[in-house]
Amino acid sequence: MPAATLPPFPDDVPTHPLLVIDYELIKSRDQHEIDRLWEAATNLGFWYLKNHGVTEEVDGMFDMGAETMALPLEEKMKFEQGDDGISFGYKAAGANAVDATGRLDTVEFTNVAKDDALAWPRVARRAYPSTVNARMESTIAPFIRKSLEINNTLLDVLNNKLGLPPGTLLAKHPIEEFSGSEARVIRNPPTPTSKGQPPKLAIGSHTDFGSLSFLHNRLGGLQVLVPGAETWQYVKPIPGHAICNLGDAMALFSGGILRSNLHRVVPPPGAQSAHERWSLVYFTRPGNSVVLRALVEDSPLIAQAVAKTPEKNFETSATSLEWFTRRIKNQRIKNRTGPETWMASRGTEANPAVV
Ligand SMILES: O=C(O)CCC(=O)C(=O)O
Ligand SMILES: [Fe+2]
Repeated sequence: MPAATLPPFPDDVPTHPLLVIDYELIKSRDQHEIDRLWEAATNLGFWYLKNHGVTEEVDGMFDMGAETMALPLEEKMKFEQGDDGISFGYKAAGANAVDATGRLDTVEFTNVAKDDALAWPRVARRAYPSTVNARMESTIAPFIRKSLEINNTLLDVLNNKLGLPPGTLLAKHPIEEFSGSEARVIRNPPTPTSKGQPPKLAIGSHTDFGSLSFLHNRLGGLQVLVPGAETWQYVKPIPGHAICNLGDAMALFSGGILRSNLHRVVPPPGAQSAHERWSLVYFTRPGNSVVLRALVEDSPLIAQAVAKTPEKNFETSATSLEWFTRRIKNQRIKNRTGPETWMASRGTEANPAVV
C-alpha cells in the first residue's frame, strides 16, 4: 500500500527519540557525524539513517514481499524454514514463541540469504518461491548490495572508533564466506487492540543475533526497552529514514562498548492498527566460522572495557553459526519443552553465560 494513504503515527503516544545520522556525511568521514554515530552506537545502539539512497530498492522489496505473501499458504509452506535453526525461507505466523509462556507470534517472514542473492542464478543455500526468484536479479540483489555497502561503511567507522586495526571488523564479514546475513520482509496482519488490554506481540522481545540491522518501516509498532526505563517505548517511523541497530555480535566483539538493545514489535498504535504492517530488514551477520568474543588482543580500548567489567563474560566459545542456530531453533514453537526453551533462545541481554 502506498505510504501516503496510511494514517499518521498518533501525536499522543510516547516515543523514544533516536539520533538522526546522515549517511552522506558518514561516507565522507565527517568527524562530527562520526562522533554522533558513536554516541548512538554506545548508548542505545539504535539510530535513524537518512540520505541512504536505497528508497527505490526498498519499494521493490515491499512489492516482492506483497507478491510472496499473497501466494497460497500451501505454496509458501513448501519453502518453510524448518525447526533446525535455519532462518532462510518462509516463516508462517505462529511458528515462533514471543515469550517464556509460549505465546505465538503473529508475523510472517520471507527471508532471503545474501549468499543466494549474490550467487543467483546458482542456488547457494536453498530454493525460494517463484515470486522471490522472479525479483532476485532486479530487486533483491540490488537491495542487498546497497545494504551491504552501507552496513560495511558503518562497521568500518565503528572499527576505527574502537581502536581496532583497519579492516578488522570487515574481515569478520567476508562477502565470500557463508553467513546468516539475509534480507527479511515482514507482514503483520491488522490487529486492533482494545483499550486496557496488553498488546498482542507481533515479535517478542529480543536482541538481534548478528552485527548490524538496516530496517525500513512504514507504520509504528517497533518498541525499545531503554536501559533504566520501566516501560517499552515506540520508535516512530520517519519517511525516508531507515532505522539501524546493532546486534549481539558487535556487543561481544567490542567487550560491551557497543550496545545490542532489546526491542520488540507490537501492533501499530491508534488508527494505524487497522492496517497491515510491513517492514523490511537487511541483517549483516558475521561469517559462519567467526567465533563471537571480545577482540581484546586487537584493541586496548576493548581490553580495558573487558577488564573493567569482570562480572561479564564476553567469551561465548560459539561461532556465529552456532549462536545464530541456537537462537532461531529455540524460538520455534515446535521445539518448545517449557520456559527453558525461551531462555535458550536469548542473546547477550539474558543468557546467563554471556554479558
Ligand atoms: O519490524 C520491525 O520493525 C522490527 C523487526 C525486528 O526487530 C526483527 O526482525 O529482528
Ligand atoms: Fe530485531
